[in-house]
Amino acid sequence: MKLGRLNHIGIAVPDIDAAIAHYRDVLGATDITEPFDLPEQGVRVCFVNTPTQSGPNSELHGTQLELLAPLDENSPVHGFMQKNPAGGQHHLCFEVEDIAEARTYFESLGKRILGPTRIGAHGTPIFFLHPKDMLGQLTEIMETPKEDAHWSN
Ligand SMILES: CC[C@@H](C(=O)O)C(=O)SCCNC(=O)CCNC(=O)[C@H](O)C(C)(C)COP(=O)(O)OP(=O)(O)OC[C@H]1O[C@@H](n2cnc3c(N)ncnc32)[C@H](O)[C@@H]1OP(=O)(O)O
Ligand SMILES: [Co+2]
Repeated sequence: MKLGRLNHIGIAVPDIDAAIAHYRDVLGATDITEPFDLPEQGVRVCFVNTPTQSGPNSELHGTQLELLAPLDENSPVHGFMQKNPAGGQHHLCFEVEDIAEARTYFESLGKRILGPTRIGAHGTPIFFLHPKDMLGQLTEIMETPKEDAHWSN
């Protein structure tokens, strides 16, 4: 398996509108999407896009921050918020070329996979790896959107 781009950093927040105001007014973010509910993932979500930088020999893609608020007590973010009421860094999401191959690879290493592969907020398949098997870091694995697949060339 080949590690792809860092697609996003998930940040759990207690109030998504207050978090948007913070990123806009305190940190100066200029590209923040409208929040929307993802009931099948148990979260309300929006994205803070950091700028893309172009240079003479490379193009560096800005990483997204994914702001997450639990929709209810059944949300996978609910327990985290109980322990971290002010919110905090929740997960890292890395891209892979082939989600099925990646799942088989992590299974072969004995890593615990949390639930089925499903479609994530970016419209491609995702799965999660247990933080206790990943140096304490909840890790999301996401198949690269086909239009972005040039990172692997
Ligand atoms: C927006 C959609 C999508 C996308 O497309 O990007 C998303 O990102 S959705 C994001 C939300 N979804 C998920 O997180 C799904 C996977 N997560 C889970 O299944 C659970 O959250 C969990 C990781 C199993 C944790 O469940 P929980 O019930 O809260 O806690 P446990 O008691 O089972 O926790 C065990 C252990 O792990 C520690 N922990 C929990 N969460 C994290 C975390 N985010 N980062 C690091 N460590 C975490 C927890 O503290 C426990 O440790 P101990 O206290 O030492 O036992
Ligand atoms: Co995510």
